[in-house]
Amino acid sequence: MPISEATRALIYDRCYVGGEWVASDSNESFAVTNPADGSEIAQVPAFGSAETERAIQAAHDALPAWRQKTAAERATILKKWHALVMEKQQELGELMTLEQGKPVAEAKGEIAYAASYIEWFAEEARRVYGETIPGLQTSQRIIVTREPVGVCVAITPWNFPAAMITRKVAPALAVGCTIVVKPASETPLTALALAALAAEAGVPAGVFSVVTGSAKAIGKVFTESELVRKLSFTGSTAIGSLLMEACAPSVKRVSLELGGNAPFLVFDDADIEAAVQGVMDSKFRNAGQTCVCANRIYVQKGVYADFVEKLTKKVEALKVGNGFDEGVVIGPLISESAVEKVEEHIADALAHGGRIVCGGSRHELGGTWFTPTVIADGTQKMLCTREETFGPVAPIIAFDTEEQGIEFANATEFGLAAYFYSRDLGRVRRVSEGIEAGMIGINTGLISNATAPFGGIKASGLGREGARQGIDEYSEFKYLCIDS
Ligand SMILES: NC(=O)C1=CN([C@@H]2O[C@H](COP(=O)(O)OP(=O)(O)OC[C@H]3O[C@@H](n4cnc5c(N)ncnc54)[C@H](OP(=O)(O)O)[C@@H]3O)[C@@H](O)[C@H]2O)C=CC1
Ligand SMILES: O=C(O)[C@H](O)CS(=O)(=O)O
Repeated sequence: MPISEATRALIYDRCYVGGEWVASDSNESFAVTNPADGSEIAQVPAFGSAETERAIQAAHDALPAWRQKTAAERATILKKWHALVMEKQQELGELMTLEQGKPVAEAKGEIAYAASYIEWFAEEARRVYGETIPGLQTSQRIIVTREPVGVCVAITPWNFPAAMITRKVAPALAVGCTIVVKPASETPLTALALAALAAEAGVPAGVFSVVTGSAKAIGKVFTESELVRKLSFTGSTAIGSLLMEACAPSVKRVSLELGGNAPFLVFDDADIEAAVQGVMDSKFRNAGQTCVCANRIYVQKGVYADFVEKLTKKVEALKVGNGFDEGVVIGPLISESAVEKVEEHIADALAHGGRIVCGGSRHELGGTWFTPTVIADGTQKMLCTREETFGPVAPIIAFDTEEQGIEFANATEFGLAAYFYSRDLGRVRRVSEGIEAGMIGINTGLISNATAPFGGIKASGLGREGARQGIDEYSEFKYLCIDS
């Protein structure tokens, strides 16, 4: 796929460590490929333990000077980074489409979303407030200050190659931490480009480094290094749990944004057209490869047939193709194994009473394209009610009463996002209080933004990203008891 020279200029085939672009010690590298056609975009270094140790050492060495800067100085640099990212929105969007597959328009949208975290935390940097508490004696004063956690590390997934980076790096830098990031091996180029723009914005050497290579080797150093005080991870629950366990011996702080299995309930008093649009917005974003997408759709019996008919019409109209082609909204899935998981979920759904209304198979384009699918007559026995599909499949299950809808929604180990449509105020109160999730969309399918605390409960993770809470993940309270 021909890309502009400006986009090509953002492709880095080295890791960014301590302010330098470096190869691996062995000079070994691995390919980053385009999911649309398997073509190689670039090679990036295959770092191991030694290189990773050096990146952490660089972060440790850079910490004193960075934390000594004033909040205003750090905010100024973050604002410059935000401006540079938005100036390169088109090029960064094209780079993301190349390595992740999502349509350029959607990729550019993610760049703006990613940049909004930088802007948000540039502002929050100047509002990391402490407090004073009345002392217990007249000569005593109690002061609570807030300090940066220290050297941080982050491991991020392939589905949002920009936003998952800035959602961690921006708050870390804002409060005075330094950070080393390992992006997913499928999509490292966006992270490397963001690091280059951060350097151009004035982020000093060692404050923000990006390493690529063996997840196991890098992860081992990240979790065992005594210099590292915090790990932030976004990805599957299985890996997040492993990393949390590995951090335990050195008592590191952890933030975990893990898997989801979002229920999407449509009650009989809902605006059906709006609910259909809400499913389209949530389910088919990034071809269903998001942790907050509607994974199972529950529709109250009285409106079930009408909802299935209306949703099917919109799903059949979705344009599938190469992310660089005009009007395409569904790009290729990230890998062959991702397609196989979708096929497994569809076969299981059919084996448990489901009926294909549209789609149901690989797209005629071949490769990892999958036809957007609606499954009706679903049941709670289906695998997709327990495991995230991570593909463009909308299974629809009928439910009877409000209580049954809440029961179905909560029948999962996960608790990241949930959605429901209702215009009855009492029902909105009861259902929003009854559903076990960290985030709930009420009459909307789109809930992700930098101003709100993003995160889950149960097996979906620990901590919050974005909002005021996002700073808390990278800061420590210090209690001063002064007697004079
Ligand atoms: N809650 C949230 O905000 C989000 C949750 N997710 C969840 O993540 C999953 C999809 O993303 P996916 O990338 O496949 O998830 P993975 O958990 O497989 O990978 C995520 C990251 O972890 C790294 N990794 C994998 N194994 C190890 C290991 N043993 N030690 C250290 N790092 C490791 C990967 O590196 P490498 O690429 O080199 O293998 C990648 O950078 C889904 O379950 C999705 O729901 C995804 C995004 C957001
Ligand atoms: O990786 C994901 O799925 C993201 O966290 C979802 S969002 O923040 O882009 O909505």
